[in-house]
Amino acid sequence: MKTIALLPAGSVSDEAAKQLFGSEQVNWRHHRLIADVFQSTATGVSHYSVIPIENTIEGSVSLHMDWLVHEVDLPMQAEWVYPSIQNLIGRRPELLNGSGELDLTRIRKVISHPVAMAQCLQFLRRFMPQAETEHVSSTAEAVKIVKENPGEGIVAIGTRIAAQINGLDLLEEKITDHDNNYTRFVLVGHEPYKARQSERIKTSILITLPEDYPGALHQVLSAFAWRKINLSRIESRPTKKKLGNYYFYMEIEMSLDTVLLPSALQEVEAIGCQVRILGCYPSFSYEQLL
Ligand SMILES: O=C(O)C(=O)Cc1ccccc1
Repeated sequence: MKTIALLPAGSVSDEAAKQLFGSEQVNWRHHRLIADVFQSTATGVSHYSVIPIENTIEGSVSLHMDWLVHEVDLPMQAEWVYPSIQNLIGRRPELLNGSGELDLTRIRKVISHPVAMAQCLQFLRRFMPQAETEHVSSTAEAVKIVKENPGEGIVAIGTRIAAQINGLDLLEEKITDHDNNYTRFVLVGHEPYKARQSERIKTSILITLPEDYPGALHQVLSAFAWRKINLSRIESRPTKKKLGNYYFYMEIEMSLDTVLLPSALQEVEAIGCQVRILGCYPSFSYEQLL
């Protein structure tokens, strides 16, 4: 049986992971911190870690991308998309006005994971502008903190399941500012993921450009362009070695064993770029996993 490391029960990651693994029997290892989720597989305790890497509203989850690149060497083995629905969670009786109605202006503080909070900023500004906000390590952790601190005017943004697990009330449901709010998750680990097949195969790479080569990025892109290789994402992040030095994270809509791709990567290396393969993996849409 596979062991899967992920954020706590009731987190969005937990819901998303259950979507990917379906009825397969697996052993879940929940961790409060994403660092420990990564380390669990990096140290061989778990077979895979479940990592949220990109959100429709917030964009790249930089902290997690940086862990993938700088802290561990764990190949990406699958990616899938999950629609996160966020809810306002607390104790209803604490927030009632004299007429017995829910009064959101009584809320002193809202806590959640930064990605979940970013999805609800307009809602918060409109209905509880007085409340301060605080980021914690997961939505599930936020809901747990609310449970442990009654009478403090604290509410959390999190999943329905987290409200249930902690015996708290759903004060408002579906408070995300935009529809079509999806998060992309990756499964990282040393073993290929074979439980499901997808026709869509992607390859993720990191490219570091040579320092004194004008037009290097243009040349890199043209190595893909003239072969008609589709890049579905390109993002620059600091190398953390020197101010102004960046690497490029790219997602390619092609399997690494398609003849064209290795030759494109050789061309890129010939310019003097460093290329690191982060993984070649099946990509699943939400509908595919239903
Ligand atoms: O905090 C969680 O529940 C997570 O799994 C991280 C997260 C938060 C919001 C959207 C997607 C993932």
